[in-house]
Amino acid sequence: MLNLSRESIKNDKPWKESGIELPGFQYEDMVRATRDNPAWVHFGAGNIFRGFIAVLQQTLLNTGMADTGIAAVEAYDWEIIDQIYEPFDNLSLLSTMNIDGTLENKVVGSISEGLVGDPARPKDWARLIEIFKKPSLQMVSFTITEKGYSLKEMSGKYYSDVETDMQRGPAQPRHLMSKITSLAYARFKNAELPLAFVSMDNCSHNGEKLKSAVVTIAQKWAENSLVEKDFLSYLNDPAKVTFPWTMIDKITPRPSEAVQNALTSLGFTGTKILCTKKNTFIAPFVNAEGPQYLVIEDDFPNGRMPLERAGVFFADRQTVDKVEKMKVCTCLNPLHTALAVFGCLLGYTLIADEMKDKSLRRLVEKIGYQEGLPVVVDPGIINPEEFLREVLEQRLTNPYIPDAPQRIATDTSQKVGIRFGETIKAYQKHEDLEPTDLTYIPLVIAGWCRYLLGVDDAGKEMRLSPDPLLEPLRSFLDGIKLGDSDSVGGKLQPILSNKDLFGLNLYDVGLGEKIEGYFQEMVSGVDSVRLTLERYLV
Ligand SMILES: NC(=O)c1ccc[n+]([C@@H]2O[C@H](COP(=O)([O-])OP(=O)(O)OC[C@H]3O[C@@H](n4cnc5c(N)ncnc54)[C@H](O)[C@@H]3O)[C@@H](O)[C@H]2O)c1
Ligand SMILES: O=P(O)(O)OC[C@@H](O)[C@@H](O)[C@H](O)[C@H](O)CO
Repeated sequence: MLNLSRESIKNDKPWKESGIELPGFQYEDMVRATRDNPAWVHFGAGNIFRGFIAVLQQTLLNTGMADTGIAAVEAYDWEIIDQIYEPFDNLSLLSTMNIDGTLENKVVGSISEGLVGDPARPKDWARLIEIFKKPSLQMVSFTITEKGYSLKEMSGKYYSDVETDMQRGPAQPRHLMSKITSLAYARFKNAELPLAFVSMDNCSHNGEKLKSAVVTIAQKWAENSLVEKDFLSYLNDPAKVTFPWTMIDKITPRPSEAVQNALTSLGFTGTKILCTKKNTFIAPFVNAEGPQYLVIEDDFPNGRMPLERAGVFFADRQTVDKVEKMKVCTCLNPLHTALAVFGCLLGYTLIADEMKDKSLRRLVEKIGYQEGLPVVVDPGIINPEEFLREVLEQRLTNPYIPDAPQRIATDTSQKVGIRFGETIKAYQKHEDLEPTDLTYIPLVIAGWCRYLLGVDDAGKEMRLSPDPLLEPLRSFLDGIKLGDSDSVGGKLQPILSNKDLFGLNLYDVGLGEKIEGYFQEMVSGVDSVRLTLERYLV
């Protein structure tokens, strides 16, 4: 029986017999070394962290280039620690899904501890403060989803937790960004030790977003005399605190039943897939594709681990920006969002199946090659056209990647600005191009509005993926009826003109009416989404 535990991995024979790679270092030594001299803390203990980021440090540990692991922190969804970390001694199993259908399995053992990041768990919180006071700490990284950095509601008002935190100061923070600010304050009070805060989420200028949230909270605390003004200077001093930008890429779907079955047949136990109350789909194993890219701005005031030896690119900020724009705004994520909304509407549950659908395949090829590539700046370290080709021909089409449009449709409201707004802005600035030249990006935006109706193309009610703005957005569409294009009226206006959503008012660039037109076509009746796609993708 192969169960994930410290004891079980001491006996490598059954694991080897099942073809499962084990960590190539002494797990207990790593835990001990990290306890005394932690160098890396990660917030957001979900799938991409366990399937990609933690494996990078494992590569360094395996080859003796590091002797400490990563302290994983979950500040939002405590069930992840209680049900997936703690019972399995913080170990997980990564199953890499190759395009030929084979699985490569390895136990990931580079996570030294799993902590709940909240003062309501006093022991874990005290340990976190201890870690943040350590001179050895070099990097705090994040995969907390785009919404994890937001301090405000759609109305522009601070969330009530954030308001409370701003009034109360660093002692009992509730929102994750206040917790980070509070921990940074503990480090500031301990000789202003240097540190890098590294967002690895899919948002444009992710470092800037993280810094802005932390500094906003610190500023309020300083204004309310809850911290010294020097704390702000510390956060703004690049010799002491940095917020490097990054680009991260590896399709890491929710745990799949097919992989669960394959692992069970190898004798691996504990493969239960959990959907937490906060909607995280997680299991003791992680399934992911093989291709992976991580580019990090090389700005670490307290030094860093040699992650380039594990395949990470280090570059200057401009290069990260270009490579990130290339992936998030053009060559991967916009295609994913297009497949997500239309996949849900057309009843698909697998991205690879959508790539067999002529219209959808053509749609993403058009968005990538025709509308995106002309405004992409070549970052120099990864060629955009080759990257796009790999995405379209080898990654999205990999039938063994159990990635669902429903997963990718999660939080679309948080992503449309980055995934489409940036290209629209680039068309606005371009000498020879106009936003009104675009067809396929507006079609996807119309498709997203159609998706928000919660009725699929067959006219059946459709369960929508979680999104923090689902209710306010849907309320704008009240009264729109499938089969009645006239019911649309001006109802899309508050959505399409919202600069917070798209980064610009779509009417100001001549796209609002165009999107309304596509939307009307898509609500004209049953099957009208399919017919609209076919009309524009002949
Ligand atoms: N999964 C992928 O393919 C992939 C690839 C590249 C980048 N990413 C980035 O990583 C993020 C997480 O992906 P994942 O696969 O780990 O997802 P996941 O569902 O497995 O985990 C989500 C993590 O985010 C945390 N989180 C969610 N909402 C939060 C909030 N409001 N405040 C604080 N924390 C919150 C959860 O607690 C959990 O730790 C993505 O949103 C994306 O930005 C993911
Ligand atoms: O993770 P999100 O929510 O930002 O976006 C969903 C997917 O597009 C994303 O997770 C991709 O799988 C990933 O960006 C590939 O690197």
